[in-house]
Amino acid sequence: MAVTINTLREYKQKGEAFSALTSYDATFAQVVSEAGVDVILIGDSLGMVLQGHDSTLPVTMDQMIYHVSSVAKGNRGSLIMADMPFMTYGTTEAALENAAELMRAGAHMVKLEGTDWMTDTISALSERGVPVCAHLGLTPQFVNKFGGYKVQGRDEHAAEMMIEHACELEAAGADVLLLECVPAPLAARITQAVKAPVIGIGAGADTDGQVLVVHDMLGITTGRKPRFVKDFLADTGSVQQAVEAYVKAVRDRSFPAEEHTFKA
Ligand SMILES: Nc1nc(=O)c2c([nH]1)NC[C@@H]1CN(c3ccc(C(=O)N[C@@H](CCC(=O)O)C(=O)O)cc3)CN21
Ligand SMILES: CC(C)C(=O)C(=O)O
Ligand SMILES: [Mg+2]
Repeated sequence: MAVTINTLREYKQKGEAFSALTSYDATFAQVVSEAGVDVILIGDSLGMVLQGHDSTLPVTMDQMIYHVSSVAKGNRGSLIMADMPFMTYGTTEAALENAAELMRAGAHMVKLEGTDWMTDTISALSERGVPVCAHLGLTPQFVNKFGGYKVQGRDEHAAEMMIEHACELEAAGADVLLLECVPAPLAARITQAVKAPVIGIGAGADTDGQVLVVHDMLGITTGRKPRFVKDFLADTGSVQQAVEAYVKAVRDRSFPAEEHTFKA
């Protein structure tokens, strides 16, 4: 049975953790979906992982469309989520046009980075049939505003703001939330505060789902390895087995462990 947003809602209701991984091509999409990963993310991380840039900002719509259509061909029933690249949703009009292109290429949902400024855009997408994931916390498209890839929501004011923004984005129509690099207690509070399924990366074990960049969980991170990364290939013999081990570890909540988590 193909995974839909209803499947993710059921997981949240039952308290069962679900898994997500990035894929950028048909072969990885097939391996990942056949291993039982619920959500495949075509992340704009491809700008760093595939293209070698030091940020996600140079990624274009044409490149995303190419990778989404490749992933769609390899997919065997996972939910396909596609990142909207930097400044392709700066206005609602642009967001509608660009989201439509990603959906035509095979995405089932789009992901946007931001806070309360994008509530109207999310409502417009949602009302027109485009499911949206709102990405909060360390939003890599804001790296130049953050001055680096830094944990977000560390002080009480920033934490309160993030909870407020999460609730506003859900009210605007976001079907899924994604929290990146936030202290685990804050991620737990947000996960409880919203009905929408919450996916975490570097957000502790209490979110409804987990996501990683597939290269990272296969141990081929170049440069500095973020704290939230675990190499699942190290203890297994193949890419297939590594992905299966990840699915199982997320399901039984043995991943992420303390060592992968930001406390405060
Ligand atoms: N390979 C890869 N994996 C990713 O998870 C990823 C990408 N690329 N590219 C796009 C963004 C960038 N991401 C990053 C990059 C670095 C850190 C990092 O170095 N974090 C520090 C936290 C520093 C602090 O304490 O504030 C860490 O120790 O993990 C986190 C997320 C996540 N995304
Ligand atoms: C790291 C995940 C959440 C992402 O947005 C990406 O791969 O681009
Ligand atoms: Mg991204």
